[in-house]
Amino acid sequence: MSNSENAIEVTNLVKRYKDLLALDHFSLTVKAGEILGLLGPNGSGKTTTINCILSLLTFDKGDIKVFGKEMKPDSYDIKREIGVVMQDVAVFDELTVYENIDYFCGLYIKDKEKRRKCVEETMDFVDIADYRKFLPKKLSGGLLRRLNIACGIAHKPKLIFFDEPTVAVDPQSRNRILEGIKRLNEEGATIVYTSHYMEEVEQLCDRIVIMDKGKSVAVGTKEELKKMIKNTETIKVEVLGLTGKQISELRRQPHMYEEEYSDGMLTLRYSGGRHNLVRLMEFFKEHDISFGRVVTELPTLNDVFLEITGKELRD
Ligand SMILES: Nc1ncnc2c1ncn2[C@@H]1O[C@H](COP(=O)(O)OP(=O)(O)OP(=O)(O)O)[C@@H](O)[C@H]1O
Repeated sequence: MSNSENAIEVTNLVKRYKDLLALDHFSLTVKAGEILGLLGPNGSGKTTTINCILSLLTFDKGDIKVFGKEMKPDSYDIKREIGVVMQDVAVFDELTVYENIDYFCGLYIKDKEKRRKCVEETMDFVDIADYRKFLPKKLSGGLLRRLNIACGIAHKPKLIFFDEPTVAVDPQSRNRILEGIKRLNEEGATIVYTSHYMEEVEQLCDRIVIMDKGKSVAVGTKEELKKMIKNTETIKVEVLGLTGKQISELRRQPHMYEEEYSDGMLTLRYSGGRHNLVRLMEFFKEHDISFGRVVTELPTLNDVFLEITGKELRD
């Protein structure tokens, strides 16, 4: 059953590259109007998922619907409504900024006047109009990214895929890209955003799908994902020379379920409890232990990933 509220419905997708199982019964729903984040470590299957949805790759099993219709390689009516911005910049070196955007826009919009308007609006949107006559090789890295984005969105698609658009981008350009994506969404586009940077996904996305080894391991808003795990707080303290006895005493503190101590850094993970830090400070005082920097952290998406898969997102 298809639901018209959904921009994308992927069901039980299986994709093999020879012996490698890249997608293992992967399912995904993207609601119309949302920013959906696909978060997973390198090699978890994010790009493969996108390429299957776009019908650029064949797959072994499963079902893909876009805007309620089955997606096929010749679904040109659907493809016209889709924009794609990939990680690698893909523009023509011999065409100027304007000509590049015009070329990609021209794949979808034949009417010259309409196209001219789209290209102008897009150049304004990514703030590249001052460079319209420049060839790509004359652009800085940040501008080149903006050109790459412009080429993917100039035909005003309803559904836009951003596949790791901020890899190797300086922080200022990264923020501009994220702001631009938010604006596109506010103007009505549904966005699928893939990344292995959890901070970006937290900042940008309405809902998040966490992938690992071709599977969807958790789905929800960031608040929902964080409620799925037992961790509610992590405290890190720089402290030298703790004895084994002190550590086993610490282990008996209420709400604490895991401790690590290495290289002078004590990491304590708690589930519940409102005065964990105060209790810890009291312990240090009682035992006359001096300590350095203290940091307390609320759960992050990395903690969600860690608890579900047993490894760090950044592996
Ligand atoms: N054309 C291919 N031939 C063989 N194996 C492939 C091919 N493309 C991807 N893979 C493998 O499939 C798995 C999933 O790759 P994919 O690129 O989809 O992951 P990803 O999550 O997008 O990773 P990244 O963050 O590095 O882009 C990886 O193990 C990868 O090595």
